[in-house]
Amino acid sequence: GASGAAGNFFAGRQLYANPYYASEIAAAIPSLPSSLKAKASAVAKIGTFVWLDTAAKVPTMDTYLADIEKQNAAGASPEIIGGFVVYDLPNRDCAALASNGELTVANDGLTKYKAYVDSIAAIVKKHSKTKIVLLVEPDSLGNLVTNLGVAKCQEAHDAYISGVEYALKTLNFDNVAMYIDGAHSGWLGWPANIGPAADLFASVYAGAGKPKALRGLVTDVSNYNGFDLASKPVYTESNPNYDEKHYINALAPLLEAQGFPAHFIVDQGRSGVQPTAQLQQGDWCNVIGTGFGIRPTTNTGDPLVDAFVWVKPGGESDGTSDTSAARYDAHCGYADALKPAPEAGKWFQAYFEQLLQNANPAL
Ligand SMILES: O=[N+]([O-])c1ccc(O[C@@H]2O[C@H](CO)[C@@H](O[C@@H]3O[C@H](CO)[C@@H](O[C@@H]4O[C@H](CO)[C@@H](O)[C@H](O)[C@H]4O)[C@H](O)[C@H]3O)[C@H](O)[C@H]2O)cc1
Ligand SMILES: [Mg+2]
Repeated sequence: GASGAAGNFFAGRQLYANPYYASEIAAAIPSLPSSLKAKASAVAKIGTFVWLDTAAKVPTMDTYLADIEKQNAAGASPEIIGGFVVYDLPNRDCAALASNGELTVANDGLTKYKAYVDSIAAIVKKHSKTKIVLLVEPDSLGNLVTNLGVAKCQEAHDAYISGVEYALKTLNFDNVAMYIDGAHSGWLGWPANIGPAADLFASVYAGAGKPKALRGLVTDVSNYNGFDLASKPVYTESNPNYDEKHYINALAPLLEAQGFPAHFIVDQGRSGVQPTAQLQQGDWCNVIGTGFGIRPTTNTGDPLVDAFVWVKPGGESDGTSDTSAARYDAHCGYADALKPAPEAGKWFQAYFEQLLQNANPAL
């Protein structure tokens, strides 16, 4: 199974370069300074994950998988695999405002969510010969560990658990490797949080029937943390798990002890500049001074870590800075948040230029 013998889908393969993201970049290039144009073209060729953040986007998965099959049949080498983010839980992003989604618990969201998952399963079944990596619900379980004091998270508790377990059971195919969201070192890595986090992850793994397609966890999605830092950033305060390597190596044994032999992948898409310019570890919105990070690779130097990946598409906003907007979250108004910023997911040209300029390794 993917958590054992099936192993690391990324080994000897390449992740599909998301055409949606490539089209956003193509549209951005004309207004870039000439010094950044070639760098932008290089980014468009890098494999990144496609975010299925509305039910209406699910059909694009069928198109992309057909394109992957066409390229593989034509002899693509290494073999191309698809990468998608399952991201449509009711009361999504419950502790923040910026990335709230189309479904709510109050409006029969769990039923609608299951239909969304079923539509993904139908497409996966249709493409049984193509290897597919699915990242399941960023910011969901993490919020159940630290934010049950937030009304929308409290209300979402059962739906998040049922929804994630349903997704894990329903998407448990031989050609799939799933990673559930493990938040990041600055969130669940805190000693007070890591134990409860391990308990929750292990309980969901068991609750979903220990699906063989569940390979482990993805960490640092839409965040900026380094993997293996030479020194401890000031903003990590007293957290001994001050980078993703520390977090993963502290979490893995706790999961193993509860019967969940997890492997990990780590988002490094916006982690090129370390330490970051974050004023506080919890600052997550459009952080200034960041750069594209380590290019996707399986050369991680850690047997627990299958790959470094780019999950959050660099250049898409984390949230609007318009204080009058319905989804305005104060984090996007902080001094370390680049402004003016468009709504979450919308193209943020100045941010894209920042990431290109500060990329490390250089583009
Ligand atoms: O030493 N002590 O005494 C002590 C006491 C208390 C401590 O408390 C810890 O402080 C941490 C740091 O603030 C908190 O971590 C933050 O939690 C936020 C959610 O609440 C996360 O926000 C999400 O970020 C996502 C992108 O990553 C966005 O996509 C998403 O929209 C957005 O909602 C931040 O990343 C994450 O850094 C912990 O919860 C908290 O338990 C810690 C130490
Ligand atoms: Mg977000």
